[in-house]
Amino acid sequence: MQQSTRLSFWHLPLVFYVKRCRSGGTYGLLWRLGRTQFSCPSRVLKDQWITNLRTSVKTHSPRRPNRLLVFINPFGGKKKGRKIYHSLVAPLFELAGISSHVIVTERANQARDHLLKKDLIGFDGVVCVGGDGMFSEILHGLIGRAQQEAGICENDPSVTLQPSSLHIGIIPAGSTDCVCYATVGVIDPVTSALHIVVGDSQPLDVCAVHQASAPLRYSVSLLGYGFYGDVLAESEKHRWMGPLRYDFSGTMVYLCNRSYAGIVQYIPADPVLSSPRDRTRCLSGCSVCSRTDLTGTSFVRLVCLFASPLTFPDEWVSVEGRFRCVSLTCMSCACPRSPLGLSPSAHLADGTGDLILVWDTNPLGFLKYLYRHTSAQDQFDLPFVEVHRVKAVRFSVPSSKEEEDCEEIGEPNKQKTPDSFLCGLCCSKSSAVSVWNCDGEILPITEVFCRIHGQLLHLYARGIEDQALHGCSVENEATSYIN
Ligand SMILES: Nc1ncnc2c1ncn2[C@@H]1O[C@H](COP(=O)(O)OP(=O)(O)OP(=O)(O)O)[C@@H](O)[C@H]1O
Ligand SMILES: CCCCCCCCCCCCC/C=C/[C@@H](O)[C@H](CO)NC(=O)CCCCC
Ligand SMILES: [Ca+2]
Repeated sequence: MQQSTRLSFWHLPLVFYVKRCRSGGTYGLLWRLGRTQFSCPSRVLKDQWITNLRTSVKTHSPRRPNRLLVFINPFGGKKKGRKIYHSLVAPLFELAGISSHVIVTERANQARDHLLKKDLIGFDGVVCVGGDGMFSEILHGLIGRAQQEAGICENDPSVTLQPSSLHIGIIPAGSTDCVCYATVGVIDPVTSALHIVVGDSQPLDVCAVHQASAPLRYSVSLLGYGFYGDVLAESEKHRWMGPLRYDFSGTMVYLCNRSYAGIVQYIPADPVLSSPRDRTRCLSGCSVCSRTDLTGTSFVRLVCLFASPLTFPDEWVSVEGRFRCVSLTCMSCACPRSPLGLSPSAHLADGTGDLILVWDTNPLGFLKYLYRHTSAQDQFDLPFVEVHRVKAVRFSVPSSKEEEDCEEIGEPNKQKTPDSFLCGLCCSKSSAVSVWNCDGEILPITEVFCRIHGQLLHLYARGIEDQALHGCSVENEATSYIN
């Protein structure tokens, strides 16, 4: 950090650092700003200390940002984004000598459009103050920009996408804040701000979702069809409830007791490297993620990823039936609602995603599955649940079902609108197809082709810290702000 001009007691230099404190959960540590005042016998010695400390900070954290572009969504979560940034985050950036250009958004997609079109020279990173939806805007802007600059056609599922050179910092101010929780382990603006200040770096896998008749989308947390698609579609009607809208809509959709026909095809990842049921957790310094070979995709394998499953039947596994939900996630998807997440052993940066197939079952069975997300009980240890670690997924609906649905709504080939989802309770019609929930955004289509791109993004984070390794109040991360 930089030298202050506020205090001038040259013989009493003040050093700021990060101290860790236990959070309420099993994993994840809160970071707080600590300070220590030294007394120094001479100005010369004090100057030596400061020079040495600054050099060592620069050497050990070369990615500390100097200039950041900050986007605040004033309407995310409980609408406290502005307050959170100005009262908790801005003072820390100032103390660290980080200059920031702040944009409070006035419309959806403003941040995405800015990142796609405006001059970004001089910025080391982008800070997102909001929830998963706001983060999604920023990731679309930055990935799109990186492909534009590299002359890459991002719609082509066979190309290797270029990672963005800008890091993203997330200050949680949304409703679910899944990306923050799954990469830091706590929802705490001060902790996240300090990870930005020290210039932490956490790579992140990104799933590219290709659709035949709609633009390419990216997902890092949940790409879900069936239950999670319906919950999102229903929750959009109740945005005024704030974060509670998900609990309300979750209950309503559960009571509707829906299942959907689908064909799921996937390419399994190498089972020797890891498994979604190996009961490990991706924690800070994860050895599975650090072994990830991003260059090793062979030509044949790449061809298989975008060729029809019929062309390479050995690579693709295909299943068909009725599902309560089909979920694909590149990370655990841990969040306050589900502290271990949808797939507790998923890895943030191993180049794979976890595909969770929940086959149709009775209402009590499905409730058991959902309930297990809130505890440490294994949600995959149920006869109607399967999980696979995958590189690519295709989903389609048996053609008879799509036709049936179009007949029901009376307009040939028209996609379903979210309003027609609830059956029984709110409307009399049942729908043969659901929608996709792509990181909190509705994709009103059924057929998708998904490919996981390993480590396409970098966050100012370091993964979830293990409390057992760090203990409580370990005061060991010098942020080094010196007077
Ligand atoms: N000024 C704005 N007015 C309206 N919508 C906005 C504005 N700025 C951003 N948005 C949109 O609001 C949506 C939701 O925002 P955000 O993700 O911050 O909150 P949330 O939905 O409450 O939280 P979560 O995504 O964690 O559930 C985003 O998709 C974003 O595109
Ligand atoms: C009987 C108890 C039942 C409890 C059920 C708990 C199940 C919780 C699983 C939560 C998984 C969240 C995955 C993250 C998804 C985000 O990209 C997205 C945008 O923020 N949030 C939702 O779609 C919000 C999804 C909300 C679903 C309820
Ligand atoms: Ca992954």
